[in-house]
Amino acid sequence: MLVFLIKKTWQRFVATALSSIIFGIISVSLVALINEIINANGERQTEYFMVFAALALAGVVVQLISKLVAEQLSEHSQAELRKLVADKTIEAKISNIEAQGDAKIKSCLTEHSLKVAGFFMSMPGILTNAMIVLGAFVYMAWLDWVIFLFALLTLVLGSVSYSFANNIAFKKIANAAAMQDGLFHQFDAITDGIKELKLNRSKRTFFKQEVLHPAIDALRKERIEGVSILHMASSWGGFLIFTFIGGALFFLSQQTGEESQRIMSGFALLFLYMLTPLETLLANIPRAFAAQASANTIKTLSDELVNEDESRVPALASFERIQLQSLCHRYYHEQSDDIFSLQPIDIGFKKGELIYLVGGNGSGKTTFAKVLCGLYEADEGQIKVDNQAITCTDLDGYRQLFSTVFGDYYLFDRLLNVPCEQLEQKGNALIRKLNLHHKVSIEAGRFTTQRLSQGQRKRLALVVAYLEDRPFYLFDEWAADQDPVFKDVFYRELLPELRDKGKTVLVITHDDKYFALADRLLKMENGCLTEVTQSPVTPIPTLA
Ligand SMILES: Nc1ncnc2c1ncn2[C@@H]1O[C@H](COP(=O)(O)OP(=O)(O)OP(=O)(O)O)[C@@H](O)[C@H]1O
Repeated sequence: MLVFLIKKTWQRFVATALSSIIFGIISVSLVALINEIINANGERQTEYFMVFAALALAGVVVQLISKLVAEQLSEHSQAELRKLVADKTIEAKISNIEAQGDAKIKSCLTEHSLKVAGFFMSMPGILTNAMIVLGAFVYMAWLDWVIFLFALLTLVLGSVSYSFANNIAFKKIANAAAMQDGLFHQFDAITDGIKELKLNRSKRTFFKQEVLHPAIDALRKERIEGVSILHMASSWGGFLIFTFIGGALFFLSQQTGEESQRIMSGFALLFLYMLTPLETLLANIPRAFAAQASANTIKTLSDELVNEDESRVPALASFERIQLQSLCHRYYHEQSDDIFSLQPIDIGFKKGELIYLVGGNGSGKTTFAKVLCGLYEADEGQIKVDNQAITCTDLDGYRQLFSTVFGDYYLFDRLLNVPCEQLEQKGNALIRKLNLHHKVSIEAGRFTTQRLSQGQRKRLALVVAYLEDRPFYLFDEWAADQDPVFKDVFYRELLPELRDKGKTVLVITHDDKYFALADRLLKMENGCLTEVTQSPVTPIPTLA
């Protein structure tokens, strides 16, 4: 995932890395220069001062550049990650998205991408300080190779203990990242379930104390444990540094002469200057690990979201007959280890038919509708449009035949059609026809409000579906939220109008009063679809 991001933002990445490294080199050169100035004589000192001034100025400029570019790098990488997750989700199979769950997807879009971006933000600090420490080591080797070897030994010891601690800490941090996805699910429950929580005090208390708080606390505990291990390792590193400094100073104090004085002051300066960069480096390690855990989570999600093979097939625009042959679809319920299955379905739909589909709750009506319109891929059997079999690569093109309003429809705040004045006029005329004009209209492609009642929102969803002007309309219990007068308008006027325009309309309904208005009546029972030949209601009641 980090490689993907680096590829996407490589110019900024290189600029950040280079400017941070150059700033590190300048910083450590300044320290070496200070030591040389202290120990140099008159003329040479002036020369050094000039170099010092030039380096200091360059340092300020380069540091500013590295910070500015790092900020851009961080924002760009976060934007790239969000686009990646969002696009992958939109392009994935719907069953695949449902299996992942929206909490995990939201968590990747927000917190995980923020953590990865945070790492890029801290990159200048990490690289600059790494360069300072590296430069300090080089200067150390130049001043006294024995102390340099001693420093190297300390570094190896520190690294070994650090990697041991990291292994334990990383598992905890990765575990915390997974727990966070579950927590997002509970955050959704706070807003989505607020009515239920407000109306029932004991439920509210139980939710807070037994569900939400334990989930928050479990995540806190895991994160604290993981990060504490890293901080302990960091303190151990600090201890090693001080041991090294003490040992080096003791070793130097045993030596005499003018040269040893220069070396001693050089080391004193180095140690002082190195401490903060070393500490910053160590402190940044937990953040880097959290970023890596988040990057892994995003990678796992994007790998699991299988892209639909759309292959940019042309959209189907019309049909004479859609034939389903031995079509099957199954849901496996992991928790209860049972399967819901649509029995092999053989049925055909002609252009310009009005079909009602009835059946009990959970009998499989919605599932059938989703397989019919290509949202779910059939596990067995096939769909034929005018005798042409639809393969999985044709599915996206096939779906373009349908316009739907399912029970869990989503109403976007705008039309999402290519902006066009005629379309807006047509939409506003439909809004008037559906008696919504006193509440809402379409302006510049957007609905003026979405603050509508359930029934009104559903009417607006119907407007959106009408504007798509597709050959096959599918309504899943659309009329359930409508008042009796509008129900009548829907069944007696709107549906027959659609049929008369040559549209095929499949209506999932429980409104038996209107069954006789359908051309065909289908019944779903336990996943088994049958055609009801005899019309159950006669005669057709007339509109009052
Ligand atoms: N996304 C899903 N994942 C797994 N199982 C599901 C899913 N959606 C529905 N089911 C299962 O499939 C069965 C049929 O559900 P479906 O929604 O098709 O019924 P329905 O006839 O439309 O019911 P209703 O009249 O209540 O809307 C149910 O037993 C349900 O548990």
